[in-house]
Amino acid sequence: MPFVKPQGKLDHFFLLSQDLFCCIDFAGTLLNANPMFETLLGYAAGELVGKSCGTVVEPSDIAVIEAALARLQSHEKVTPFDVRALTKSGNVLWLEVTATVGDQVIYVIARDISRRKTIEKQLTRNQRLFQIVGETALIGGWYVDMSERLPIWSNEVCRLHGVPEGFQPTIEEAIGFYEPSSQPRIRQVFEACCEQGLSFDEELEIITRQKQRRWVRVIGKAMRDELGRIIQVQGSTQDVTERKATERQLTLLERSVESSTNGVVIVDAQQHDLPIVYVNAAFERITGYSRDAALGQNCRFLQGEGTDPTTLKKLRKGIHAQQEVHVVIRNHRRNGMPFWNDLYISPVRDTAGIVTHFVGVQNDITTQREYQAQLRHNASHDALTGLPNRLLLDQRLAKGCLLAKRYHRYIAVLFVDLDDFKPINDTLGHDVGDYILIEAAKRLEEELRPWDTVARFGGDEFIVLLPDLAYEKDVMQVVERLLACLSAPYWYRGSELRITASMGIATNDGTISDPRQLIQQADLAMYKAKRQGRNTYQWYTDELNRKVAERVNLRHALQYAIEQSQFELHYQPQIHGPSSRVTGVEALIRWYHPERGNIPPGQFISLAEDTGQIMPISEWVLERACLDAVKLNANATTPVTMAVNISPMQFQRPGFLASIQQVLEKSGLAPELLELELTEGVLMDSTEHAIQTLKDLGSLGVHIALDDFGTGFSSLSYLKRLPINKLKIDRSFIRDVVNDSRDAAIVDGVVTMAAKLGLEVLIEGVETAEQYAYLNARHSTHFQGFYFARPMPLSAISTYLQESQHPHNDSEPHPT
Ligand SMILES: Nc1nc2c(ncn2[C@@H]2O[C@@H]3COP(=O)(O)O[C@H]4[C@@H](O)[C@H](n5cnc6c(=O)[nH]c(N)nc65)O[C@@H]4COP(=O)(O)O[C@H]3[C@H]2O)c(=O)[nH]1
Repeated sequence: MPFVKPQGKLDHFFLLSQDLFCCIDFAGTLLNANPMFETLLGYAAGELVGKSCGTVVEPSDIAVIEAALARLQSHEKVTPFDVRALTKSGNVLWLEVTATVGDQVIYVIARDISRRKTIEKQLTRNQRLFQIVGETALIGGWYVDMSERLPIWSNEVCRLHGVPEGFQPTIEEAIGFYEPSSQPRIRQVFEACCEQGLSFDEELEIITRQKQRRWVRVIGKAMRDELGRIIQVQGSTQDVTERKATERQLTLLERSVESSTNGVVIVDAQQHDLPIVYVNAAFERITGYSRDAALGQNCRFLQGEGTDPTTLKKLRKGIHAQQEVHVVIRNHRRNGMPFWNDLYISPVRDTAGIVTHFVGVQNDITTQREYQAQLRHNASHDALTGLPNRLLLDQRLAKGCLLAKRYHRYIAVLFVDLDDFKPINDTLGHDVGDYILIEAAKRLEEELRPWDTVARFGGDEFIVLLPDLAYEKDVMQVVERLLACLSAPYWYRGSELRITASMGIATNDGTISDPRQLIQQADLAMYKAKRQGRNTYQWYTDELNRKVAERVNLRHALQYAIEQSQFELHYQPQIHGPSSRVTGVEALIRWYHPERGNIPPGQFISLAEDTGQIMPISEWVLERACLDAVKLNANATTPVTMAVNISPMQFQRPGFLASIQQVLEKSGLAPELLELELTEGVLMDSTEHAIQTLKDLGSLGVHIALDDFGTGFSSLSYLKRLPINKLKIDRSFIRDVVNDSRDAAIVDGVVTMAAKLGLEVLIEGVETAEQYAYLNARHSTHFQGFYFARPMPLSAISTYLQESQHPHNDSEPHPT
């Protein structure tokens, strides 16, 4: 292709143009290029002529050139295109190329657009960055030109409102997205911005097109022109829903912690000495320290004397190991008062797992502890005297035995029982009784050494443990001291009271297998002391033990006897002196043991009383006696009363009256023929209730006799009030009545007194003709005794009665 030289003015244009001109043939060979072309691409004048245009094209864009050439060859139109040119030194330039086919050549005009391309690239990058910021920070931009008052929303803002990109709302529509209660506010701040140029920064709730609620932070500010006129309001809208939720959550957490009844304290784990960085209100309330006083301090300011070092060690170990730790520690309030702090400490880790804080949750459990201690104390101590109770006594006893054994000492157990406490309690009232018990407890404690124990064992019974005696006999001086201190006068509201005690002593060297046996032994010894006149002491002996063992055996045998009906009733006649007639019989129980033979009631009745076995026995006696009385009266010409011994327990049972009524009905015995024998003790013990029962029995027609009269200590004024029919003078006054003027005087006195009170009298234990003659000559009473007859079985008494009512010879009662 011949080189066509540019002509005329066009030549100048070709030579001076800042654009690049060149001519190429259809094969792409450069035919001509203007100076700018060669200068820009770094070639010398004419250096490119004859070379392929590919020489100046960036290799990856050659395909673009080839495609354009192909189109031009086919005489197709080629729209301007961008291509990367390569300078001689290897730099890349962006060129915008326009190519047209001329006379067998292709005219190419190229313009350096490298700068534009760089700006475009920058813009794209900025846009992308803007998009990334928007997407990641959920923040979008908007503006409103004052001339148009139409909001322009970025894609992110559109997305936030749930509308498609490019959505174009009016201002009212934009405001309408806000939650109704927020609309006035956004309108107000937006208008203030438009009119007065006041910036705003609000967090409000919007409702998206999909009816979703979102919290947005909307910031706006006014843009002014060079004359200061507001031309645009622009700003950003950011989705802060998540942060709001987190904030709400945090506020909730903070309020919860703040209003917790447990004290909460947070310390900084990364600072030296773990200073407190937070305490809640409960902490202030529990400790008495204000927040300001606590912040910055180490928690040890709550400690003080008496803080247990083991607990502290555990606490420090937990913190050092950055582990959870739970302790109950004695802390001190600001006013110095100690309190029990139930403290849980946990490490708080950051996302990397590093312990940044420790949180302590504390609870004041002082009241709870005190209550527990009180409960523990109550469980092991007697409420009235504050002394250890049986439970604690057992523990101390077992421990005392162990120590005695280990150190070759003796342990002594003293069973202390106040004498005649019950009458004082009953007559003077429980307040007095309580006072005496408390005072007695105090006196006992004061007399003993710290390692001795005084325990309340029951009503008026105390146990003293002396676990450290060198010799057994050492107990004596303690016992004597205790007896003396207990018998000293008691002053209650200005009145002097006197009471003594009986004591049983048991000692051991600690080798006893069951320490509680020592209490039983001391108990036995105490009973012996009581029997021996009170205000004294007795040692436990093996003899006593034998008796106890016997009692246990007897108890078992008695149970068997009840089940096997081994009992029988014997009857002893009662004679009316003046008429010599048998007017009644007394039912007396007999127990024939298959191996041991006859066991007298004196041996088992009191045991049965103690064990409660008296009840089935008494019921059987009453029923049998009434049935037999009916039989005896069937053949009798004059009525024969049936005297039945009633035990204290039987009498005091609530259903006693009903049981009498029932047995009378069942047996058909006339009530007047039944005489119940009660002892003084029974009546003394139960006061008003007893009198009422006696009255009720009297209303039934049943007779009451006071048995063993003279052996108890009943006051005569008391006797006056008792609705009874008969006194039975105890046989102890009869034995020597003939020779002992004092006994005779007592019998005289009782008979006279009874007559004045309108009571009948029966003299028991008449054994000899002499006694009878003596008594019968002086007193018109009833008599009973071996002189007339011993107790005998039913058949024998029946015969006896018949014979006595139809005597063969004279009217004198016949002795057996
Ligand atoms: N030395 C002597 N003793 C005489 C003479 N006359 C009668 N005795 C005895 O004196 C006791 C009279 O009974 P008590 O004082 O009620 O004393 C009774 C009574 O308190 C009680 N007892 C007997 N049977 C029963 C019963 O069925 N129920 C209850 N609760 N106690 C009973 O046992 C006690 C003793 O009964 P026993 O051994 O049967 O003894 C009877 C009787 O055998 C006498 O001239 N000289």
